[in-house]
Amino acid sequence: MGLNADEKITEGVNAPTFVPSLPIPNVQELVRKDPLHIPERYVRSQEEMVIVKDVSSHSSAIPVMNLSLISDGNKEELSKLDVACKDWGFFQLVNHGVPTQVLETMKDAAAKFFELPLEEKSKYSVTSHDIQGYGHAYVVSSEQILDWYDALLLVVYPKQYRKLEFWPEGFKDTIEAYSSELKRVAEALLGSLSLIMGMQKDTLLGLHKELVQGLRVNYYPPCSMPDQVLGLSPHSDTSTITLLMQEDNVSGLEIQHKAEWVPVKPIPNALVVNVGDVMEIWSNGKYKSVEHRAVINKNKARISHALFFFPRDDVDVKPFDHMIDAQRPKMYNTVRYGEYLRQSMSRKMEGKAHTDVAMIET
Ligand SMILES: O=C(O)CCC(=O)C(=O)O
Ligand SMILES: [Fe+2]
Repeated sequence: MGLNADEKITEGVNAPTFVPSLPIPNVQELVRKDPLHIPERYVRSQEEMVIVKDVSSHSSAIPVMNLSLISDGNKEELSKLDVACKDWGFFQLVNHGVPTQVLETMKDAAAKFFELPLEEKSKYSVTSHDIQGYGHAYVVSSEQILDWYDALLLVVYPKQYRKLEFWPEGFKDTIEAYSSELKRVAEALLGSLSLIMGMQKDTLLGLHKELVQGLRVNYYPPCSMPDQVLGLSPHSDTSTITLLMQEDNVSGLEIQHKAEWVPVKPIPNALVVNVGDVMEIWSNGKYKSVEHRAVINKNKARISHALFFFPRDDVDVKPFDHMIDAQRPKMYNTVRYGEYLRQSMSRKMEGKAHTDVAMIET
């Protein structure tokens, strides 16, 4: 026997810690042992399971943006970016310059990791005092309805925040290559977002003090009754922006748009980008951190790779003065980012409930 997870040596001594989750069963293992049984703790009410209507027309309306044009300062594309962040909070990004091979290698390595026997994966299990590793997040009470997923959670940048003992053997170089390529994409997007907000190109990046980058690889096992469970509860991301890679042939991500759940149909090699809470606050609500969720398939497992980009703990986040005017009075108080993030993690994922702490009551 090796060390148990709680006794592992921590390399990232200066790494911040995050709010741990209560221990819950491994979902992949539940399904392996008894594919037809769904424990009570996962079953949702009918109201929560609103069926998606008119899938095709809405899904194809989600904006598709071209990073090469955005980065060249193409006026039309920048104005499309503004509309996408305002009206959708989500878009798909093509021409991002990330080699297909880097994306494919990440997908293959993740699939291999989740295929390992539980005993092997458990070498990287989250501990009872932090969030990094293989396990779950946002589970805070024994009453709460659980989501149908297992995940690998890692802080990848800045490097001194890494806890390498949770990076699976044989997966490290792949995670490194993927994370550094997508960091470049995120920085380019932050540059263009600064411009469309009427600021210098480097403003948003600078405001992070340190661009922190968290990776969450979600594994959603199939479920014999997919209309009774959710892969991920509705939530908005606490990030500034999130970049998500989906699989080409398995869908599951749905976003709120005009009071309906709209599926985000995968476009091969595209990245899904969404505005997070920090952008919503900085823009004083002009850009929306939109609620989204993951639904489950009956026969196919699904893996998604989310990279969250967010500020250092000591950054105070508040609406920019120039985004406040008579039409758009100040909507948010100042929040200390580290506190904001941790309060969100100490509750279950529940739509936009965690953003209320920042809202000015009217
Ligand atoms: O699996 C997905 O498509 C969504 C993942 C997500 O929203 C998250 O990890 O925050
Ligand atoms: Fe999310």
